[in-house]
Amino acid sequence: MDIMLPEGDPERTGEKVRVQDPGEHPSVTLFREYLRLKTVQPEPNYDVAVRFLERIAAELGLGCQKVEVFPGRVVTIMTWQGTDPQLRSILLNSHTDVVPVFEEHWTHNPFEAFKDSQGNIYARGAQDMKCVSIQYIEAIRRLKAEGKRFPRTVHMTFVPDEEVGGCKGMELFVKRPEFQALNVGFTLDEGLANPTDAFTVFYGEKCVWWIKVKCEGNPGHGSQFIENTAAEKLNRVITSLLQFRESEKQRLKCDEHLTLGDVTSINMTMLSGGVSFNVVPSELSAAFDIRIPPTVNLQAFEEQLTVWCRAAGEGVTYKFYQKYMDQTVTCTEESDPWWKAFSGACRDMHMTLKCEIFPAATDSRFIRAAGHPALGFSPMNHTPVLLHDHNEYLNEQVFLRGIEIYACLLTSLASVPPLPVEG
Ligand SMILES: CSCC[C@H](NC(C)=O)C(=O)O
Ligand SMILES: [Zn+2]
Ligand SMILES: [Zn+2]
Repeated sequence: MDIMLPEGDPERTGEKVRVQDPGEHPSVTLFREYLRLKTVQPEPNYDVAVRFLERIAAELGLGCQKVEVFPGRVVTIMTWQGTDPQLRSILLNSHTDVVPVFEEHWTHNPFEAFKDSQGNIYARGAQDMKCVSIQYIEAIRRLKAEGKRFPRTVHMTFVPDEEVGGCKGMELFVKRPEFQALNVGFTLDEGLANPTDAFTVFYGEKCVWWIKVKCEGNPGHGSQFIENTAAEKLNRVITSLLQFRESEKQRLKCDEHLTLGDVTSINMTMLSGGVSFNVVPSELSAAFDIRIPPTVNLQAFEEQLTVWCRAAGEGVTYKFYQKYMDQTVTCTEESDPWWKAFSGACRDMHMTLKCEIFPAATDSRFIRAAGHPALGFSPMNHTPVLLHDHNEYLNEQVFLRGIEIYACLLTSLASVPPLPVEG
């Protein structure tokens, strides 16, 4: 249902304003409202998201704090105080930005949050990860309405710029005193959908390495057999890296116990150099996106890279554009109180969990590197993985079940008895 407000109306935001569809669950309506906010990279409208979140905090009677970690980059924190606020808190993190769209490939406007007859809600951010933000909020709304209180404080952080690497978002926030003051014990952040009945839980992430290999060689006329050209060297480098890529691909294919998170992936993503068809260039470069599992020895892997480059000839060097080195993983053993609380609640709900390493990079890496356990979990089973894809959608029933799941998880996590370190 759309109502166009007249020009000059104080409520007018320049966009259509929706009112509640009488048959729709209010949590779904709120989700769709959030999906319509254009927090899309590369120019996200963060102001509108912060105002939306402030409104919700006021509605729920939650403390709300804003931390500008970089000009124009605000982290919004909502806090539900526990009955024993000295205890370490539960942090529910989500990012507010979404990735760009190729609108011509979408069957519905990606910022309309169109719902079809089966209840599938189409929008950029439906899976990644505006669903999770609203599920956290709605779980807390429900628990509060039931009069629940828990010993541990629960914080929700809504951070900018995850989709562009988090360097003006979570990476800065974890270094701030306001983050220290949250006294984090355990964190939940984003995961991925799972098309089966199971839910995937990510207890660690692969390290991102972005390298550019530069090959220098002899220049000359394009009609000659010049010795030691940049192209011959680059060809050797590419062959070495892509052969390794193939062996890792086969290793993954041949072992059903392995997932993408367990093997090293390499992709050549950019090629550059050259000036003219008939000039043999003195320099050519190739860029590689490499993702390395936490079980791989990073020093040994870098040594292998240098061997490949040295073997390609003189004047072959590489430069890092991303070199993530922290390989911290979160404990998933029954002896761990946080895992016990998380997995125990899932067991009570008869959920099947699949524990994996996240194949890409999320803000969880900054939280783990800061010394706090974090699980990547988006409660979306029976759902194809559509993050960053065209026609990203989430079914409203799956979304609503996710709220129940978070309500149960929070009840368990925020009631974890004091740990030995908490006295
Ligand atoms: C190094 S920052 C890049 C972050 C991005 N995250 C996702 C989830 O796509 C990635 O893994 O490429
Ligand atoms: Zn995300
Ligand atoms: Zn994303």
